[in-house]
Amino acid sequence: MKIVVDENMPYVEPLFGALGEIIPVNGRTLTPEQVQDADVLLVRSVTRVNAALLDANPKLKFVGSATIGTDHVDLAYLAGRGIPFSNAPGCNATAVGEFAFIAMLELAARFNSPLKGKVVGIVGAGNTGSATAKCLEAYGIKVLLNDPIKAAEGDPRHFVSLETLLHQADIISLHVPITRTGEHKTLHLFDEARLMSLKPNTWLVNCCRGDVIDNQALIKVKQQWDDLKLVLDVWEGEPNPMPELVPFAEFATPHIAGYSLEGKARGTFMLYQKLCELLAIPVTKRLSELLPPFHFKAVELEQAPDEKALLQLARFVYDLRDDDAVFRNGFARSNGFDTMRKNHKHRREFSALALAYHGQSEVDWLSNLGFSGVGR
Ligand SMILES: NC(=O)C1=CN([C@@H]2O[C@H](COP(=O)(O)OP(=O)(O)OC[C@H]3O[C@@H](n4cnc5c(N)ncnc54)[C@H](O)[C@@H]3O)[C@@H](O)[C@H]2O)C=CC1
Ligand SMILES: O=C(O)C(=O)[C@H](O)COP(=O)(O)O
Repeated sequence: MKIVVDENMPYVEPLFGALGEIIPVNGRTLTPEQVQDADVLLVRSVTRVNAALLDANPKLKFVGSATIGTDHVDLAYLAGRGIPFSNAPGCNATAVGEFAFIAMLELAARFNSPLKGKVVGIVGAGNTGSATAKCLEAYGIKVLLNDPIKAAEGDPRHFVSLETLLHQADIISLHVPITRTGEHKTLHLFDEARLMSLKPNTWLVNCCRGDVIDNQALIKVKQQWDDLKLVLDVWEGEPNPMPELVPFAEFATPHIAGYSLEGKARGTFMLYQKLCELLAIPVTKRLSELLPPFHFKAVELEQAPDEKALLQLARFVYDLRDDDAVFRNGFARSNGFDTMRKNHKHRREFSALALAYHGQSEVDWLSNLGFSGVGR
């Protein structure tokens, strides 16, 4: 069995090695010739999976994408040909949630304007939006959710309209898929008019898809309103973000919000499980076997952390400033965006860091935030 795999997908060898011959490829430049005799194709978000890529392959048995988003895959085409497809819903939701939360803590520290006491509006209350809300609520932050689709489906959580959210939230975090048609389309959901309607001093975090914000309009608005603070992980026109936009972002990263080691491992593992199911063979590997130990065994807390100490703890796990510095240095280089993604040193999730403390009940919220081993 030939398994053609994006070379940026970790843990392929230990999971799929016994199932067939693994052929690593560059996902961005993958050609129909490279995939024409594949039995299995495993991709990430940068590969357009469609008729142009696959028409020449008569034997494909499975396509997997180790991602949450499926906007790069022509699902109707695969269904029409009867080729089973699976993505990895939720695989990197914790990574995205922690990324957005850490970005807010970083902004708070940079502008000496505490996160505690602010109201955060989350647009899109699925896996990544909910993971962001979980972190914020663990820390005692009021969260407003906007998701008209979930609301209509009868999700029991309390939802507000987008207008209410824009009016009441101090921070807005975007967590919607990119959709280009329909009543709830998200393409340029944040267009010039909506950006202009943001409250003074709003912080806007985008780690879903670049074109949910009209990036040209964002430049225009930022030229007028310096008090709007931006965290941008995703960009219109990836892998070539608009160079004028980058200096306007407080934190700028190359679409790596979901790049935790755990998230990547979960993504590959979910595809392994799916292929085993399709081939009717037992799942013999375990996700926990894949992850290396974290370089800090435990951190001992003298007292329950205040916001500054919480940021220090978060930086033990992931220092967003590092990725931001690398991005500013490298995004404009030829192939810079993809090179940064390929070479990204995948961070860990909060759960990798154990915290030790005498007074358990005072720090229960740190367990809710995701840290492990809190208390002793
Ligand atoms: N930067 C990164 O590294 C990553 C980016 N993503 C992106 O984030 C997106 C969201 O991921 P998940 O939360 O896991 O997806 P999800 O499917 O679990 O949740 C998306 C939510 O958005 C809601 N929604 C759709 N249109 C909406 C609208 N117009 N207004 C408000 N809500 C709307 C849906 O009802 C759904 O509940 C993915 O589709 C992907 O594009 C996902 C993972 C990593
Ligand atoms: O899961 C998604 O959706 C994402 O946006 C991924 O985190 C993007 O990562 P790659 O698949 O492009 O490595």
